[in-house]
Amino acid sequence: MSTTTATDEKSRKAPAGERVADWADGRLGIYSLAKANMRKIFPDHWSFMLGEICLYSFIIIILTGVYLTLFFHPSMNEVEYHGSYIPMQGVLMSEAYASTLNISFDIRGGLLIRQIHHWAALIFLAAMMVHMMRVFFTGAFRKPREVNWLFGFLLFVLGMFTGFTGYSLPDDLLSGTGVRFTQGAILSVPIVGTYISMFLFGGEFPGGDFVARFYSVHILLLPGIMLGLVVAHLILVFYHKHTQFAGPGRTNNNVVGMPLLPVYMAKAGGFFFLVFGVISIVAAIATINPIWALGPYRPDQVSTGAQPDWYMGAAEGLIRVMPGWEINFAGHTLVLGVFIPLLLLGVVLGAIAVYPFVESWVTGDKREHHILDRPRNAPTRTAFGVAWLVWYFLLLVGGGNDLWATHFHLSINTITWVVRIGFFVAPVVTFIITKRICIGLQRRDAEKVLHGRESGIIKRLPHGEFIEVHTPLEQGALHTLTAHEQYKPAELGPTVDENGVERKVSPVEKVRVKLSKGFYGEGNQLPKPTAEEYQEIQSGHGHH
Ligand code: HEM
Ligand code: HEM
Repeated sequence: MSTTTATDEKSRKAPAGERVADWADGRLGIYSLAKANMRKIFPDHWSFMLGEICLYSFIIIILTGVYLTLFFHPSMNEVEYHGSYIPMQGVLMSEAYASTLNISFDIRGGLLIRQIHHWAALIFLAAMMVHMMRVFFTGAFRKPREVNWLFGFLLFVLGMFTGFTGYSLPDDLLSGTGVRFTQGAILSVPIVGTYISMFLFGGEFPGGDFVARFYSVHILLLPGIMLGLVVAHLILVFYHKHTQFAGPGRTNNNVVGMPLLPVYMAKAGGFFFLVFGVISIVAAIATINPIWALGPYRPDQVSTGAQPDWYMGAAEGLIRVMPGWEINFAGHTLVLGVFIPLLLLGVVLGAIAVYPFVESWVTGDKREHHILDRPRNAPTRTAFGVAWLVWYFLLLVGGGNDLWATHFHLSINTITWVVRIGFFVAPVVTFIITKRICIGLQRRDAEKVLHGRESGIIKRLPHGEFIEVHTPLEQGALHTLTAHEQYKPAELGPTVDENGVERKVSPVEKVRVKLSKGFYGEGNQLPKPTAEEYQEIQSGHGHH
């Protein structure tokens, strides 16, 4: 038996790295935390990168935003400009506008950082939208991820408003026009509109306060809430584990993929720099928001071709294409032409938020789902999504009706009318077409499963008939194409019980059954090939 002395311990000193790790572990308990999580498995699919693009562009926004705060003056005090941009010499403007000109022309790297901040914001919201579409079309919002969908939804809405408050800060003619537009929308709210406007702007518009107020909201309040939500969102992704597409060996109870460390950490690190690089290149070569070309804001002027950033375009479109209705009610003017679009925006956003809950109510599906749907296998959901997207992009066109008119030499009234009619017609038409395409794709899948892939090789049989040789699918592909579940629509059930007593069916239940038929009833999904059909064809009958 040997005894260990303190001197022995010292002579067998662990390497420095291990000692630092031990020190930290003793105080923070990171070893067990890391051990439990660092080998966590993540499945692989290109579309899972979209969430990462959201994350990285958000980080880039924060980094560049901090730099901007060092030089931006959130004040509406009037100053005379004497910076290096000659055409504005001596012009009276707010300090906010003057400092943004300084950031652009006199601060080292200022213009590039401003451009990166703005481009990253545009890309951040676009990435969120596409990420949301990925989650929607694959059914990744189903139980247990409904709350995470809500967190994501909040991030999207807050992102829109953070962007709006951001591009309103420089106090140039364009941003001032946007703020004026928003104030008009606030004023249209019956009873409280005027009060809210007075409260927000500290009196009559524009007043002398709004830049300072928007500034705190923009750099502190909204990004603070968003940061908390992003952390919660990622914790939930971790906790629920990531969903995966169907494939050999993948079940609702396992995750097949690569470990977080080292594989995903390395990939994620690289991808961050790729996103940063691409945004920087775009920011370096494509001018965004050249405030010096627009001039300072003056409430009596409007710049031509005034456009909000793209994510506010649909809201603007709603108001632009709405007829300018105005009624007088009990001595008060109600500006329905603005208020109705505002309500509609709220309803549409609300519908996105609650969609996961509505779908699970309609389908009566309360189980957990970790295997993703292929969009074609959920035709009604897919059709809803596409109809919404078409409607959204149509409104974007409405929001830029003047630009479309000048760029394509069209009449602005024609565009407005096309958007008005399309507003009602386009979603219905796209819904029907998308559903049919999905069913067509299901039919093609079934065809492939039963008869194999068309090989392009044409053979002539001894009796003269020409046939195309089909190559049977390998087992993995067969599994992938047939793994999806097929649901039965909800039934009303007997309306009379065994004793002949009539059961009252509530109108809500009737609606649910109707909707459920819309999701899974006849004509909404194609029965997938059964094992027997496959056996029969493979055993020779009808096999080419
Ligand atoms: C700041 C914005 C956001 C960030 C940083 C973010 C980040 C992420 C990341 C990194 C993932 C895992 C990888 C992936 O599936 O792409 C993820 C998953 C998810 N995100 Fe987001 N996201 C954001 C916004 C949204 C939005 C707007 C929605 C929907 C309204 C949403 C809903 C979800 C859901 C439900 C999952 C789980 C998906 C699954 O397991 O398949 N997220 N998010
Ligand atoms: C989701 C988060 C954010 C979005 C979408 C966003 C978006 C924007 C946009 C579009 C602008 C106008 C840029 C321009 O002049 O063309 C802006 C300005 C600004 N942002 Fe942000 N921002 C975000 C977060 C932040 C944060 C966290 C900070 C600071 C810590 C910040 C600081 C600023 C400052 C100081 C300005 C005014 C300077 C300027 O206009 O160049 N932003 N922001």
